[in-house]
Amino acid sequence: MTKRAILLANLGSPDAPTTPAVRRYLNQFLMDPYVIQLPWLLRRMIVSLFVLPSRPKASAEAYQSVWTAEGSPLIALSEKLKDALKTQVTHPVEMAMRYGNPSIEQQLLKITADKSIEEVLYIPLYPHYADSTVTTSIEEARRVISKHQLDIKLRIIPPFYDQPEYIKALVTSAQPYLEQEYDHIIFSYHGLPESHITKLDPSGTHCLKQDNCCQGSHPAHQTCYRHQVMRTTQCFALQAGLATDRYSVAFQSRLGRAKWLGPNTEDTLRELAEQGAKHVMVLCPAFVTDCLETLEEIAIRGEEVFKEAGGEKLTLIPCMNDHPAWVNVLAGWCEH
Ligand SMILES: C=CC1=C(C)c2cc3[nH]c(cc4nc(cc5[nH]c(cc1n2)c(C)c5CCC(=O)O)C(CCC(=O)O)=C4C)c(C)c3C=C
Ligand SMILES: [Fe+2]
Ligand SMILES: [Fe+2]
Repeated sequence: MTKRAILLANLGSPDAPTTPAVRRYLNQFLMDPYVIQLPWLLRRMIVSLFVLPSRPKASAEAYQSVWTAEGSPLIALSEKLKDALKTQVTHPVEMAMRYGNPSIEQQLLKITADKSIEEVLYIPLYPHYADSTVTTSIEEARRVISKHQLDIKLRIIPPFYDQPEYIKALVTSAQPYLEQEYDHIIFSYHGLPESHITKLDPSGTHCLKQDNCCQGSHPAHQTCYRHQVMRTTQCFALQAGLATDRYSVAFQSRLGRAKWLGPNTEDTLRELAEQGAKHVMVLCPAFVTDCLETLEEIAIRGEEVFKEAGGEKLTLIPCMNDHPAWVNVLAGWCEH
């Protein structure tokens, strides 16, 4: 039997919630050509002139507001997920981050120090396809394998946005919240520049060319982040029995001046409050692990926006983190 190891991969955080550490992290992250998809010189100028002078300080303050005794929430919770998975599978399990530490390089070298390992099952922890998350994680693993001539087969778990077991785990982990009284649920997904989607459309004539392009089936949907988040929402709503007028989709974490997917989560929160919603719940299915974008952007800043506009209560439905239902799904993938 093939000797297998498991590598979970997520996005990554700065090493500390300080301005210099966040500057290093943002520089690595935003100089990735899969994230800011411009020629190197233009990317270097934008990052150096418009991002690095002011964003590290503001982001460091945001990180400080959610930092834990174990460090960044994203990393601490990913560690917990890895530890929980270890108890459910017979293979070695490691966890890596695309930016910062522990790096994909460090963890692949650690895994392959055991010369009996023949295959790495690589699980990018993103339900939906995006070059800025999935592709860059895969390319980084391939770069490391080629650089060190590692004698392993890389088997990759693709985006799992509509896999019934993933949807079931997501509904199960959200269930205690769905039983509360609420006015509306926002499915808030990390945003993307629209150009990242249209660029991947093989027909060149489908994606974002009309409002309902993401419904039904089309070859472009294999790499269409917007289609995939809509499908997750639809599958979740069906499984949880949500009425169509009790939920909507919005996109958070916009950066820069390009046109990003909409509607924007903050605008949606404001509008809901103005229409009289008192208790809004926010579920963030693009993240399987709570992080800055859920704990700070939604639970802190989003709540402020909602309350200022007349809302009373915003509840962040936690990500799946190390929920046993999610750990079981991962364990099932690991044993196949
Ligand atoms: C869930 C999938 C994600 C996609 C798609 C994504 C695209 C994307 N992100 C940025 C810029 C930033 N994102 C930041 C934080 C961040 N992003 C994701 C996930 C996705 N990003 C996560 C999980 C996190 C949290 C990291 C943590 O430490 O908790 C940040 C850093 C924080 C900040 O300064 O706001 C930036 C910047 C772009 C430009 C992009 C697509 C082009
Ligand atoms: Fe992001
Ligand atoms: Fe689409």
